[in-house]
Amino acid sequence: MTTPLLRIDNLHVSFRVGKEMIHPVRGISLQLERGETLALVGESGCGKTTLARTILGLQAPSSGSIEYEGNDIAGLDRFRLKRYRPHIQCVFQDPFSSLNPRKRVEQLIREPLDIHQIGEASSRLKRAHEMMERVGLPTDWGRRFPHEFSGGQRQRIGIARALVMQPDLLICDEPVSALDVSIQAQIVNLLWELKRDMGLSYLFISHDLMLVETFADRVAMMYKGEIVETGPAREVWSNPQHAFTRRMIDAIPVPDVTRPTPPAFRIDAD
Ligand SMILES: Nc1ncnc2c1ncn2[C@@H]1O[C@H](COP(=O)(O)OP(=O)(O)OP(=O)(O)O)[C@@H](O)[C@H]1O
Repeated sequence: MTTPLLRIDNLHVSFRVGKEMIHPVRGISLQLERGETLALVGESGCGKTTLARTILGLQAPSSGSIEYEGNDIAGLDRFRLKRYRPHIQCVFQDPFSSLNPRKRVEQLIREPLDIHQIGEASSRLKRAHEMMERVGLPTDWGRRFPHEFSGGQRQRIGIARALVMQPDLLICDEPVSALDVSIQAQIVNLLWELKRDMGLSYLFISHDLMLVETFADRVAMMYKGEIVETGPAREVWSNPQHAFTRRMIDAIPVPDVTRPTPPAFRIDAD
């Protein structure tokens, strides 16, 4: 049996808020195989981002394990995490706030290489330009600042920055929910192409079951800090087992094909 790329076992995360303890992640177990796209779907506040932050080492778990290629990385200090961290990168939800507005785009993309002191300055810049090309941005835009780009282009910058470290696992935390619907499709297509060409694995966090249905291999439904249902995306979609999944599917608007075309779009015969 091969070792999964990521294996999470009975993970708990708690925060103290004033005098209260809250428990956003309650005993989550899941695994992600190499080359797989696992969508983590749940409504706002169910603990998706907390789980992502814990995998990335930005949040300490209260208990449980997170194994990356069989090595437990849960709660490692920064020094020991450094060995694994380049392999796991993240694309954030908001391309407007996740990029430092004072840095030029090529600087932003090469920054992870600078931090980890990988290669010479010239080779880092070359790699940043390669990544820009890979995500569909002209390299001569590298001297521009983030505010000179549209939302979709900024998300491409975020993806290039995540890819520059040549990760195996990309955690995409609602990567398209801040974008217009037409741009969402472009970014999802780009992520799909990158996965195909670079052999990436994705943990794709979303509140939108319809978006992930075609993109993900498997779906894990998260509800109030727990995984309530996991399975191949189409199976979960066509035969939901949990009441929460059924509610999410029922909430998806269905186009009413019986409604007449609005007058403004109708072409009259005479
Ligand atoms: N650092 C923190 N301190 C205290 N509470 C937190 C912290 N981070 C998250 N929470 C709380 O934990 C719960 C889960 O939040 P989380 O952001 O993980 O949910 P989410 O499913 O990603 O939601 P969304 O889709 O809205 O981003 C929420 O009640 C949130 O207020």
